[in-house]
Amino acid sequence: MTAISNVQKTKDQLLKGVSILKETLHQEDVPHVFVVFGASGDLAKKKIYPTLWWLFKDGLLPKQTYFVGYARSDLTVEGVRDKTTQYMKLQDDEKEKYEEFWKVNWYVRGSYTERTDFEHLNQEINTLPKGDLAHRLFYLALPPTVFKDVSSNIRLCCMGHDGLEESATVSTGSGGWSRIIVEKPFGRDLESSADLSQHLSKLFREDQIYRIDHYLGKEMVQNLMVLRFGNKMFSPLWNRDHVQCVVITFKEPFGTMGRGGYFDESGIIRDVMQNHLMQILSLVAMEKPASTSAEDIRDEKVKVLKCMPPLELENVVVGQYTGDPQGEGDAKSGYLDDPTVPKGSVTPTFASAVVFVKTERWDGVPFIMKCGKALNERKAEVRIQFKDVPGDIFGGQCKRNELVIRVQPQEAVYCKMMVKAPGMNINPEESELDLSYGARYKGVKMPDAYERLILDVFCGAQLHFVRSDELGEAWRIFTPLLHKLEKEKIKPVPYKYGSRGPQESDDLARKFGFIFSGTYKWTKPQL
Ligand SMILES: NC(=O)C1=CN([C@@H]2O[C@H](COP(=O)(O)OP(=O)(O)OC[C@H]3O[C@@H](n4cnc5c(N)ncnc54)[C@H](OP(=O)(O)O)[C@@H]3O)[C@@H](O)[C@H]2O)C=CC1
Ligand SMILES: O=C1O[C@H](COP(=O)(O)O)[C@@H](O)[C@H](O)[C@H]1O
Repeated sequence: MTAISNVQKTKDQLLKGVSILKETLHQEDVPHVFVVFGASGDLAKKKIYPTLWWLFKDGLLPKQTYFVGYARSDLTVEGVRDKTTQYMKLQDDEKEKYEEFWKVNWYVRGSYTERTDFEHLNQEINTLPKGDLAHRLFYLALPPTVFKDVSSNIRLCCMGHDGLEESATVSTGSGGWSRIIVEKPFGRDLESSADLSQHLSKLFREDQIYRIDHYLGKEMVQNLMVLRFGNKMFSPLWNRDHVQCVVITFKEPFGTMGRGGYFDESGIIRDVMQNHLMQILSLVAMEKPASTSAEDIRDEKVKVLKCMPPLELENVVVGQYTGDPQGEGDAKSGYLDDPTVPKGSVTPTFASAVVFVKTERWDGVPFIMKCGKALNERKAEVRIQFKDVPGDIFGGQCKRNELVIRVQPQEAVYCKMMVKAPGMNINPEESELDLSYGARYKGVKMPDAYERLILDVFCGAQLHFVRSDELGEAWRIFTPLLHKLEKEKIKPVPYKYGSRGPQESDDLARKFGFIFSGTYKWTKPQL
């Protein structure tokens, strides 16, 4: 089959998948109401409204879907529109559709604490066409300080007709279901997260709660399941007999950029490692689930986490960026130069940590997680480094194989391997099997993570959301370390803005068996 017909086939499959989805969602004559709490805020403006628009314009949402923004600010729909339009990536030929989108938008002003304001919101929803019967989706794009008040008030005043007892995934026909979407942070540690989980579980059933970790909406994170369990060739190698170590990396080339005050409350471990990187780790390490159902997969992920002892400080390096006097713009300023960051803060902007999964498959294999801000590049990847070939006959010329799953940018799966250097010799040379998505799936639209996840909530698909027991286990692993760092005010190692992070991080990876040879050179194929 030619590359072009392959691409066509993939497009056809995608379209088929999307149309099945649309059919399911369009079958019912019940409207859907999507409420954005915190409609005036940054997340709503940059992510949630643009995502709703993209889903709307692609015709992926049920026909009768209404959007209601809710916040304390004295705004109107026009005001929300003015704030969000710059993030909508609007095309010239979409203007008419864009007007249609805003015609199905409403805005309600109210507090997050007063029950009467939520009663008013409920009345407004009820005045929408068949609003009293509508399925209701509540997105909490809000700071954690108001999570509890808002969720209690939703439960008291704004639920659809199905109540708590009936299944939220099956429409009763006489009234709508309700689903609540919660953004991280889900607590600060094991105790506060358990407190929040307990609070939510008193108000909603687990199948009504959608905890977003947007990394679970990324193409290559979702791909891990298929790569691992849809290929025979990887499964015999995916264990402690063959894998030297697994490195899971997140890097951003910019600092906290005036948002340091907010970031300082959490630090990079809570911001990225405890959630995004741990989710990736559990998908890499889990056993094959009994099926692709959400519960079977999440059961396996929880089992992995349960087999991980709490993180030890001796297996961790924390760092904080300093300005680069030679750098340009923001790069000149360090974390502590941000006026919103408390003086002398010891909050890490970089962390690398080695954890172990004590299962028969992985015992002794280091999982090295690295994440940081103000580094040399934007990158998120999983790197599986295999062991050396035993019984070497090439005089030490062979480098370790690596399987790299690049999550972003430019999604790719590549396997670094040795081949005979082409020509009149038998010398081994480093090369690769390279699946670059940009080349293989040219022209295929890769949906944004939030698009996939919000559509999943409409469909009632829980697979790519975090279950409460997963969350508890992840906090169990990180809480002792976080408390120690904070109690003892452990000083992070300084690293320069735009660098690869502290040298100590490379030393840690080396200590646990990762080898960087520095000899591999990739030649980008000519497309
Ligand atoms: N399909 C595609 O698009 C493909 C692209 N490539 C590209 O080729 C380039 C090289 O490939 P790559 O697999 O990264 O190979 P490298 O061998 O160059 O790098 C391997 C790893 O070593 C780490 N590293 C880099 N410098 C050091 C150091 N001084 N000490 C210790 N560790 C270090 C990097 O980690 P860290 O993240 O910490 O810097 C990286 O994870 C990349 O840009 C890659 O994206 C390669 C193959 C296919
Ligand atoms: O959750 C977060 O993720 C973003 C990075 O997301 P990406 O999709 O752009 O990779 C990060 O900047 C932010 O600090 C963190 O809270």
